[in-house]
Amino acid sequence: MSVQSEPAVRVHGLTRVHQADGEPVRALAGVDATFHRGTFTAIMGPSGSGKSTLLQAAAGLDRPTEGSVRIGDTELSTLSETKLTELRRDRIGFVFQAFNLIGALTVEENILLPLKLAGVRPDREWIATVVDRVGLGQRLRHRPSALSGGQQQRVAIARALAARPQVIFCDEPTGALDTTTAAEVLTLLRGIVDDHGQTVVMVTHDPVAASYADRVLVLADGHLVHDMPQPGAGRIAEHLAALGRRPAGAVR
Ligand SMILES: Nc1ncnc2c1ncn2[C@@H]1O[C@H](COP(=O)(O)OP(=O)(O)OP(=O)(O)O)[C@@H](O)[C@H]1O
Repeated sequence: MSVQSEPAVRVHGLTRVHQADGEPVRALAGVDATFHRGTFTAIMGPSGSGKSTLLQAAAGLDRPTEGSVRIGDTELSTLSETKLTELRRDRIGFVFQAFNLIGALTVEENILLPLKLAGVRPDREWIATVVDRVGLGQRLRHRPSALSGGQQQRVAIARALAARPQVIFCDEPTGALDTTTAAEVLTLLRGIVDDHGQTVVMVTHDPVAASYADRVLVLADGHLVHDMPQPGAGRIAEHLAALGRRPAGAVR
């Protein structure tokens, strides 16, 4: 089996009902999706369509109301909170819109922090590869406040990669960046998929950001309404615009 045909993450029948002021809100209504190893997927859809809820459930940050999530061969619903925390730590990387770096620590300390907290000895060769890849070799002793937004996001990506996770989940990783800097960060994500066989799943509102992915999933009202090979930013924007014009209740 080639690396790309192996599932890194599978969600099946994924349903999540939140309670808001005592009223149920169905954020996800039975989503099925498989994310193969060595692929880059963008998750898109209108505001409130369930993108972040899908990402959080797939990453084991939130437990679904119904349905299953598998990371590799591990079914998350069978895990205790402790085991789930270990799985997130060892097998999953996260990158958020707000870089979430620790201001009092240097770049290097930020990158190594998750390993340190886990009591895991860093693989120095891999860390050197990661630092080189994100282009921050000259900035390791700097504090995050001395870096640009794009550089800070690159530190966050290096931190996410440090434990060599099976999958990296990104929630609007370029949402706080200008166009040029966003392109650098997206090129970096593309590179870690192509050159290191990483798996990246990224929520984004931006059709240009999604055009760096191999595949685009589109959610609407908690349903998966499109699952397509990445068709280019123009076509992605057309699909999103068409969603705004579809009749109420239609899911395709
Ligand atoms: N903790 C929560 N409590 C109650 N309702 C929630 C909660 N989290 C999400 N929701 C609701 O679930 C639905 C899906 O939210 P979600 O944040 O997944 O959408 P999204 O597509 O990521 O939106 P956005 O693009 O605006 O970030 C929305 O109606 C939202 O209000």
